[in-house]
Amino acid sequence: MSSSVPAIRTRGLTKIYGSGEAAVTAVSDVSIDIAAGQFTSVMGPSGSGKSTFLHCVAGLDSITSGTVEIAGEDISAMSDSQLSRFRRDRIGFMFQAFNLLPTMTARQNIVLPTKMARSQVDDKWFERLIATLGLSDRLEHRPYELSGGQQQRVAVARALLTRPAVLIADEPTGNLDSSSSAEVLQLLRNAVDELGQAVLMVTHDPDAAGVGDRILSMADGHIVSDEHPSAHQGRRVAQ
Ligand SMILES: Nc1ncnc2c1ncn2[C@@H]1O[C@H](COP(=O)(O)OP(=O)(O)OP(=O)(O)O)[C@@H](O)[C@H]1O
Repeated sequence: MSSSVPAIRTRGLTKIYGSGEAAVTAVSDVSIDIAAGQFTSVMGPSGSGKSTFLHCVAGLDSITSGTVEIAGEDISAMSDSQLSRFRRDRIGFMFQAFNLLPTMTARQNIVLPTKMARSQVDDKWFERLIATLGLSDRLEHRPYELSGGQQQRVAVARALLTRPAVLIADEPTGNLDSSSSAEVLQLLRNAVDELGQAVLMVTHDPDAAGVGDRILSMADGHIVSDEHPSAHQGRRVAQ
């Protein structure tokens, strides 16, 4: 992908749930570019449209009007089957719950979505990812034998295995203690810095948001501020 093509580009992105008097405009006319290699946090009060924005960008929710491009491809114009293939190959997801299968090892959990899609696992990439995430000596463990932070690392590895252009993270540290949270944030930071993904993360935690290169604040479906704090030039997460 050329670096001049943004990882995420929205134009006039609008999502209205329901109709008539019951209509709720959850996201209203959002136009934004997010570069590859940029870590963007999204904050805002409950109900301001953060999750809806994330879901629209990820192609998980249909949009009412506007466009969404991921790595130069207009996902709003894709058919359902094109979109599900594109999502599988180009977009990684991380949620608050790790969603690991308890009877499978870390390795099996990481490769499962790729195997289910009958795609080939890129062994070199797998090794690099595992080394970057510090999971090399935990691959044969099952989730219950791993700490919360390690389980979340497995979820990060699973999300990045297809080399998605974009990693979407909805409150990925919401269930973690502060040291595991810092660990996960550092991993996301590494993914951006070393592996070149764009991360779009919703969080309620200002410290977590501060790990980003950019902080978008939403209110009533609009992006009301777009900050590029200079404080994280060091790019380390406080432990
Ligand atoms: N499926 C739905 N049907 C109708 N309205 C919805 C639906 N999902 C969300 N909404 C409404 O859209 C608005 C934005 O919701 P959204 O979940 O995106 O907010 P949020 O900022 O992520 O909130 P929180 O921080 O509480 O998770 C809210 O008013 C919500 O009630």
